[in-house]
Amino acid sequence: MRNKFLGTGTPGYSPLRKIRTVMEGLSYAVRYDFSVAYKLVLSAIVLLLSIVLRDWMDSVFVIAATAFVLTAELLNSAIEALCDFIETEHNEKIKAIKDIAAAAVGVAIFTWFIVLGVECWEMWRAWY
Ligand SMILES: Nc1ncnc2c1ncn2[C@@H]1O[C@H](COP(=O)(O)OP(=O)(O)OP(=O)(O)O)[C@@H](O)[C@H]1O
Repeated sequence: MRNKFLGTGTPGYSPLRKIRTVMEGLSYAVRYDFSVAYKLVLSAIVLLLSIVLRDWMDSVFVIAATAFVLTAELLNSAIEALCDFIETEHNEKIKAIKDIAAAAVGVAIFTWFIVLGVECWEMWRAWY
């Protein structure tokens, strides 16, 4: 893929190529990162239930929280992979970089957990 700042790679803009890259990235993450896979599955279940049982606003909240946590997880995985690629030994600077990225995931997971928890609680109350 062309780097617009460095002027390297394949020239031209291709939406299809972009979509393929996105799908490949998601596929890597789901296959190799359990924390991405289980969040996707849990969110899909709650989303389906919210669509069946409740109004659209709830589904939008679940989608937004899921997108937020997945974005944080994917960026964290990419940062981890880059760190491991450039440094195989223990390194305090790598530790700080990875810990900051992990903290971002922690914030996102907390938000996702609250949204899904409230959603499940509301559905439970509506059911009984
Ligand atoms: N090269 C390193 N040097 C110093 N500390 C490191 C190094 N690699 C990992 N760590 C420490 O170990 C922690 C976990 O890093 P690791 O790459 O194993 O992530 P992980 O536990 O597999 O995370 P995830 O579950 O998101 O994949 C980091 O947050 C960091 O504190």
